[in-house]
Amino acid sequence: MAEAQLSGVGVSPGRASGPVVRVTDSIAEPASTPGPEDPYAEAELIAPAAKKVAARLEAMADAASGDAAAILTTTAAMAADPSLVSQAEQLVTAQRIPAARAVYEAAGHFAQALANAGGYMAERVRDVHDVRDRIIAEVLGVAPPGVPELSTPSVLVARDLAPADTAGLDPAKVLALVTEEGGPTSHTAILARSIGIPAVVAVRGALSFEATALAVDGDVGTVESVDPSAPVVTADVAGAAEWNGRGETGDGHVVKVLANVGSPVDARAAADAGAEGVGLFRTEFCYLDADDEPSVDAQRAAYAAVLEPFRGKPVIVRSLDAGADKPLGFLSPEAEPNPALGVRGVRVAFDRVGVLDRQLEAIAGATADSGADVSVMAPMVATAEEAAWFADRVRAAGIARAGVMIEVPAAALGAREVLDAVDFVSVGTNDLAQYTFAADRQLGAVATLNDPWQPALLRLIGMVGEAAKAIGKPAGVCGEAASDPMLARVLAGLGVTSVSMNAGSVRAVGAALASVTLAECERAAEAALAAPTAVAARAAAK
Ligand SMILES: C=C(OP(=O)(O)O)C(=O)O
Ligand SMILES: [Mg+2]
Repeated sequence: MAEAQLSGVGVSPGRASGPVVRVTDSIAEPASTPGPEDPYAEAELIAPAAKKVAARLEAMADAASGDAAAILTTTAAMAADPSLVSQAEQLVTAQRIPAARAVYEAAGHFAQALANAGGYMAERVRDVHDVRDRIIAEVLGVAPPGVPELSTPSVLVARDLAPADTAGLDPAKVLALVTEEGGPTSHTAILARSIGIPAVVAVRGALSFEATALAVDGDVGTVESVDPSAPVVTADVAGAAEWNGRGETGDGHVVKVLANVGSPVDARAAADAGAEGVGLFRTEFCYLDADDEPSVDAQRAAYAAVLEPFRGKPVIVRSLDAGADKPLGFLSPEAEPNPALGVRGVRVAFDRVGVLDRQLEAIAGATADSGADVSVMAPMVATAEEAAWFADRVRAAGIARAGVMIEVPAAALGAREVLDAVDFVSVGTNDLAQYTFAADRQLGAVATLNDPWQPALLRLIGMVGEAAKAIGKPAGVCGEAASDPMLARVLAGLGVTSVSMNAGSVRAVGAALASVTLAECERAAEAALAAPTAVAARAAAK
């Protein structure tokens, strides 16, 4: 029986329910006061906590494979390291500080020593911090930070998740995602859709909502408390829409139906769903955890693994889109007050040309290895000069076609000049919405402004569609707007020549386009453009 309800923005469809697991943000630095009454008893808390953490990490290592298993084995060994425990114990008794603080300080000494050693050792500092936080959480009796190991299928509730956390989620264990922050185009939302679990973001009060089991409706955006003894409900997989696999309207106007991918698993799912190619390969998703720039050979192999299912088919590879919501360890900019407006996307490459050139070399190699028909595009381009600069580098690398994303309003307004400089463009509606509405795509409080049905956003896309038609070059849409079947028809009516989306939406979008004529798409587009609000645009298009 439902007892109470919260609402937010549904960003990944489906309904599921089950027990709740809350994701702890981070462990705050423990205070050094008040000192323990009995320092010897306090010191005895540390060894059993470290032992439990080591055992848990070992069990996780046993269940994992490949790199993940190796990393977990190393971290388990750190947790089991007797010198960390004895140093912390001595700090408690000598300085009369709480056990949690002593673990924090002892781990700090270890981390410093590793950092001083440099190279591979320095890369382990992050692992020491992870072990430290896990032991402190155990000592304090609170949940460890990050996504916990799930023993049964559960609904995850978090403030927000880092892209790397979401990428590592096991869809067999995570029934649904609920976050307090995030909007329809945040990476939590995109990744939830790509693994096919219901998600609701921008749910105020989700973390403090008292419920041991939740029902999540990713279609309408509600979260309600349910009877914890009720059976777990897994999201129903939407019935596969009937689609003949050709991206075109019912009267034969071609609108290619492509997929967004970030890994070999995504690429396989996209090919299985019948995608005609890839409209956006987010290469940065391969390196969310990397501290160092991967070698050309390593990049070549990683990209070829993603391209492999698309031999002979079109694939648009995007150069690294680092910064703001997708920080990459090896491309961190100086601290910036407004990272979304700072050095991100192609702007990183202006100062780090070598990184771009090495990536292009790897992409050219992966193209040869895979036989895919590869084009390359840049993210976050604002002007025609930037587009021309990028196209020159792509062509110098021997890659057939160069394009840019239109995700900054200036690039949409200058679409004609941008198109003059490149072979194609692709509209990134997620960022284009964020920059048009001055509404952070990661922030729950402004999520409704990032609704892709906002008429102002549609008008900008219409300008790009018209410029592309006039010059006779392709203009795709690869933002999340493309995954809404009704909106995909509007995009076709606005002159867009391809739509690219998560694998789960490919058939529904293909079928939606096939069931209408181009003239009907154009009428829907006109109606949506003339609407005063996003809600009215949706209704008018229908
Ligand atoms: C497709 C886009 O790129 P990303 O979501 O990776 O920023 C976009 O901004 O719409
Ligand atoms: Mg973008």
